[in-house]
Amino acid sequence: MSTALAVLTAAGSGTRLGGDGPKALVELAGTTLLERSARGLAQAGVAGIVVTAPADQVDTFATYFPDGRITLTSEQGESCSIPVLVVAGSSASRQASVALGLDALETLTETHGMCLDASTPVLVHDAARALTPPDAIRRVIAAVTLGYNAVIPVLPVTDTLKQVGDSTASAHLGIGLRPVMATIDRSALVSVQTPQGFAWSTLREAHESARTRGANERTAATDDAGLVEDAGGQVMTVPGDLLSMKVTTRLDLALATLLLDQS
Ligand SMILES: C[C@](O)(CO)[C@H](O)COP(=O)(O)O
Repeated sequence: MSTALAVLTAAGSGTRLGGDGPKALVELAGTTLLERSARGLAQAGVAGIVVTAPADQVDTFATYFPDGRITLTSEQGESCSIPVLVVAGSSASRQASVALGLDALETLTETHGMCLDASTPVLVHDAARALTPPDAIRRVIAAVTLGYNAVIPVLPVTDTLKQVGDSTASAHLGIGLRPVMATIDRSALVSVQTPQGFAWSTLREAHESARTRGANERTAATDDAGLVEDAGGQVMTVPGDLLSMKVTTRLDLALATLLLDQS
């Protein structure tokens, strides 16, 4: 059995967070989302990480990992470190970024003499989910290690969900109004988080299959599990965690800061 590895997607912009720099470099209580999420993976036992950065920020992102490593120091003062390779992601789609990250994972493992075989658990994680507890990450790794080839953390949906039709503009209100077409039964629905975990061969083949089908940025899947589904594979779910929230808006950032203050 081999240890888990991870691709950390960090190529997104921080526009919705109100900044003009990359989202992963936004700070949460003085520490970037990038460092927090990479540290969480290392704490969960991941043995090596590839970070996909915005193409013009690779050198900057690499400065957060001196000597190409992230170091954890225990309360007793003992430290250990794992390798981190920062590569350019794609601005076209998340799917394209992850594909570049998977190529780089082969480089990382070759460079450091690490195992990357068909059953190696490989996680794909969003840097924006910076507060993900190590236990939530370990649950995904454990399920993949047990032999489930594609595993995603999920939470129940709590809002009522409606399907809506096309928008009609209202000159009076200055907004578009959309008619409700149906109310969706939410009992069988879940919202999906990361890290998503896969046996290496399952993830590699799912991306290859998408490439062969010619999936492009318009049709790109919004998560990697979707590619496994498209390729006919079975995806399993494990319980996610409210703390694995995606920090996307300023409200998310404020909430995450509050949560950190309380922990
Ligand atoms: C993968 C994901 O986090 C699952 O909810 C989500 O789809 C990522 O979306 P993003 O727009 O790439 O942040």
